[in-house]
Amino acid sequence: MRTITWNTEGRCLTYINQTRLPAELVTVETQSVSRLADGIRRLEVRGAPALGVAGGYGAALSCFSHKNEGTFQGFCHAVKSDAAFLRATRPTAVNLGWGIDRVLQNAMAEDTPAAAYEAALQEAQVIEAEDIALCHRIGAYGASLLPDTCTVLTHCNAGALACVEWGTALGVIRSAVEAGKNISVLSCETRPLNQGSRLTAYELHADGIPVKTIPDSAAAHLMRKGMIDAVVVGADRITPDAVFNKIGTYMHAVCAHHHSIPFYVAAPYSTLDNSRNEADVIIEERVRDELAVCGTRKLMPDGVETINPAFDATPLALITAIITDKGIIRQPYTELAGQDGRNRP
Ligand SMILES: CSC[C@@H](O)[C@@H](O)C(=O)COP(=O)(O)O
Repeated sequence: MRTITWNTEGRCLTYINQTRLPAELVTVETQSVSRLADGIRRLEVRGAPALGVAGGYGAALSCFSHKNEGTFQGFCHAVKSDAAFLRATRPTAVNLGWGIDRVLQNAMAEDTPAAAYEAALQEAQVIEAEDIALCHRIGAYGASLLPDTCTVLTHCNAGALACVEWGTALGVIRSAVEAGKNISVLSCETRPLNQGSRLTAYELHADGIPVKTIPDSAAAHLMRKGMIDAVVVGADRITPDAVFNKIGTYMHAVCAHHHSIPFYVAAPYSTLDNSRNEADVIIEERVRDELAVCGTRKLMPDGVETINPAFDATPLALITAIITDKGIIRQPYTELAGQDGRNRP
């Protein structure tokens, strides 16, 4: 089952509602840009590559909803306004804006709203198909880096659920297993929203790949005990000086460096962004309730504020290699500065 895809019969977008996992596997079907924006904000659909696909389909849905409105100029104006609204839902993951821009560029090259919608939908479907292929390429490159028998630590969810299928970091693990390697995984729970314990553990367990969940704070202890051979994580944005990924990634990189454990980042080329440096990237801040409440239970006294960043930046000096769909990039990472900047206000 694909994490996110186009439902041709229903002429709507369909995606797995990840907030309901692992308790139940349910999908959301929508034709509405504002419903999709709400779903992205709530992390129903999440993970950088899946957000790229969602952005692409969001732009196509916008073209569809405005296709009977006035002039082509008016249509373009309305679609661009939807695009800005969608892009603002999650500022750190570069793929969301990348997917929106790529689809809009195709749509705006047409001269009628109907043709623009067709072009937009077609391009979004190409992005979806490409994502599947590139995850397998990342997997094959990354699998070659892992020893025949090893325990891999991963953080957050960079799996099939963060992409269309297969995954980036978990794609590396899946490809290594497929190649006959004996891999077991330690999945950090990834507080506060538990993408690791809810999603990574769910995916790997379903595939029969040995996985144990650990508290985020246990990683350093287990590295010191020699229980972790490599770390593989995904990325939300890679600038010429840093890798942005789920909060907690930086602390694992520091610990891995201290213990001489290889630290790999797996991500598509579309996550590379040389249009800005670390200091210019907005780190998404999540709401207090995500830390302070669990269901109906209070986890903090009223009146205490939180600092709840969703991502952190890991300097490239701490990263052994970046595994992309075009090959493996290593120190001194000069290719990152050369990548065409594709971003985005
Ligand atoms: C292949 S997904 C890479 C990243 O997007 C992933 O590691 C991550 O940090 C996701 O954060 P999320 O807040 O769940 O969207």
